[in-house]
Amino acid sequence: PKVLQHGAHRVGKRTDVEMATWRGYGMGQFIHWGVYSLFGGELNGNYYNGAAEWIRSWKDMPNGVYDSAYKQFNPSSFDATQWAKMAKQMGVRYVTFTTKHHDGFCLWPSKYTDYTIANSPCKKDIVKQVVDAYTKEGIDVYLYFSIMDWHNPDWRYDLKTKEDSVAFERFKLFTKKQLTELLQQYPQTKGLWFDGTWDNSWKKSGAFTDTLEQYLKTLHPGLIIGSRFRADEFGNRHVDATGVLMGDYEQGWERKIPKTYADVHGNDWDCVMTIPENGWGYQKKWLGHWKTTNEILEMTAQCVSLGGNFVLNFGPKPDGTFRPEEVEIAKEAGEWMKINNAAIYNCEYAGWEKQDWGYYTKKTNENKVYMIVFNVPVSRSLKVKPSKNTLVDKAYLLTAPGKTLSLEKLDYDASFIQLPSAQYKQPFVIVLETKEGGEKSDEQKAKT
Ligand SMILES: COc1ccc([C@H]2[C@H](O)[C@H](O)[C@H](C)N2C)cc1
Repeated sequence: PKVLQHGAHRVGKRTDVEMATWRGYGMGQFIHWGVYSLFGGELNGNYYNGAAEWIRSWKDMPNGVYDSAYKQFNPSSFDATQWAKMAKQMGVRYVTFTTKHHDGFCLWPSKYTDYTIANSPCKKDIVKQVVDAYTKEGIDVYLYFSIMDWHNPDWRYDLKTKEDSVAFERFKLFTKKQLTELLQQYPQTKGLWFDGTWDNSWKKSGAFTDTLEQYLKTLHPGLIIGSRFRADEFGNRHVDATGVLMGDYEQGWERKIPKTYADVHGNDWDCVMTIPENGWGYQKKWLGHWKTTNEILEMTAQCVSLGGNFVLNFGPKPDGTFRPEEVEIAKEAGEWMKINNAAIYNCEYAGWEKQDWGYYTKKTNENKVYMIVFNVPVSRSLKVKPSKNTLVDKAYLLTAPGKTLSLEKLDYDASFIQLPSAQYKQPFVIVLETKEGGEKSDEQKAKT
């Protein structure tokens, strides 16, 4: 069989320190901000019923109106340090920030187009201010970049004619130059979050995406790029023709979380999530259900318990401030993370049988398993069934390490942890100190 030339060049997880850091983040922030924020999903009193950052594509939006709107982009209250401090207080350890969304407007003064912040009333290098402020707070920065660029006349959805291909060659060079610019101007960047790569033009450029990814990683060693970037020479995205993930982590979990560990196929992954049901840029009206802090904490626990990270999106207003609901969620989530982050940071899939009370996470390189409890049973007895060859040595509330909880042995490999009678109004964490023992797992038996 032919060898795939432009498929994945690595099978399995990256094993370098940059990726180990990424793997341990636990919780991240996404920020979508740009010209679309000016509209907030609304025009002349009518509301666009799609994601607000897509409003340029609305049939009721005259192109001229959108494309001249950047002349009103003047965020008087923008303060990247305030953003970074809010993120720090929330407990996020990485942020992904939109440098250029599908509309093509650049939040940095790119040399390769006039459609940038430099030609708006704002004039500030927004990307630089965000990168510097978050890095100063100790939060790693990743840059979101949309390949699809509705403003660039050389963008093509498909390559049908010679003219299409000639234009798209110019577009690919433009893309390479902008990405080079971003990595050279903002070297603190740890990775690139690509979007807008689903069209045929990109799927027909598999060899180019391979060469470009290798170029970017040479330019910026350690750079982390997810599976939304590449296409192989057959137009496959995310997973190549031989079934191997192309990218440093699975980047497909958008507003959805894997049900079981099997669903992640042994890859690194993160889930990006909106607070409203959909919509990433600022929306004047949040349609439908808005997630509560407890829902967001449960999604975070769920992601970390399955070996991934949870990334929550914020859509700043045109003036550069956040809507009150977002500020409140960041504050409440941060209060919980301040007490319980041991169960989230640098944790991984524990491999224990899931129970109804909540989620297990396991501290990487430590004999500690955490129970993040969301559902206290009326019996107050929490069932625990360690993985094979693992015993629970001691159990205690993370917030009361001196008070060992009673473990009542059930059948051969399960126990009940009896909770003290109390009102449990918040999710809480129980620490299980583990040791080897009990029945040997099949592989352990094989070794002896
Ligand atoms: C075609 O359906 C889409 C395409 C792109 C998106 C974009 C959103 O605008 C946002 O940037 C999200 C991270 N991305 C996947 C969402 C749904």
